[in-house]
Amino acid sequence: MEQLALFAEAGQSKGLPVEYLEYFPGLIDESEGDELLDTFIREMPWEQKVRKMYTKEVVTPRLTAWFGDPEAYDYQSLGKSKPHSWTPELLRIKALVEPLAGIKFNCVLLNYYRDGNDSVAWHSDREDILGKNPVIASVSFGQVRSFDIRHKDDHSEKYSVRLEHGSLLMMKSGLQEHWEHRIAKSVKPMKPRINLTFRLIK
Ligand SMILES: O=C(O)CCC(=O)C(=O)O
Ligand SMILES: [Fe+2]
Repeated sequence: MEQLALFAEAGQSKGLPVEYLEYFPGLIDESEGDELLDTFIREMPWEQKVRKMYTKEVVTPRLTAWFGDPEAYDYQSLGKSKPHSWTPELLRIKALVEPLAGIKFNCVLLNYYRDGNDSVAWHSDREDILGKNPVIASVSFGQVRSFDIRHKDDHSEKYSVRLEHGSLLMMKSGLQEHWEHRIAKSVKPMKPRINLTFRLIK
């Protein structure tokens, strides 16, 4: 546990594998970011998902909401719920990240970390519907949290990026295949944070 805490506090790692990850601070300025954070907290249709793990029900330790074009796919056959329709705020952010990603996205998953108890465990975003090597654009608002990555074949190869208010983290092709990521829980008091991950369902 102690080692994990140290890792989370290590701050902005030098020598991030830039072929897989690119960080753009200040994509959105502070005052617009403050407004967006407020609007998202108040107006988004937040849900807390419950997953069945064997016989236990596990509550996801954060709130989520998902947006896209509700008519674009038969989401049920893709194993997904129907997304909510794009809002003007989400479309504006989508238009900012697309030129940097070099692709057009067609959905976005929102995560709301209410405090330091909210988190996302080690995982990679590898879903058939995203294709083999997805590019995912991740925009953050509110509390700075550490985004940790570790190599799947060697967990000692790890880095941490502090995702600042209004920043963009581009998760490039290959990251999901070779690396896992997480947002760890924190024992320090943490204010709300919202993260948007723009994705392309193929
Ligand atoms: O909150 C973040 O920065 C990461 C979220 C994430 O990994 C995901 O939604 O798959
Ligand atoms: Fe993820």
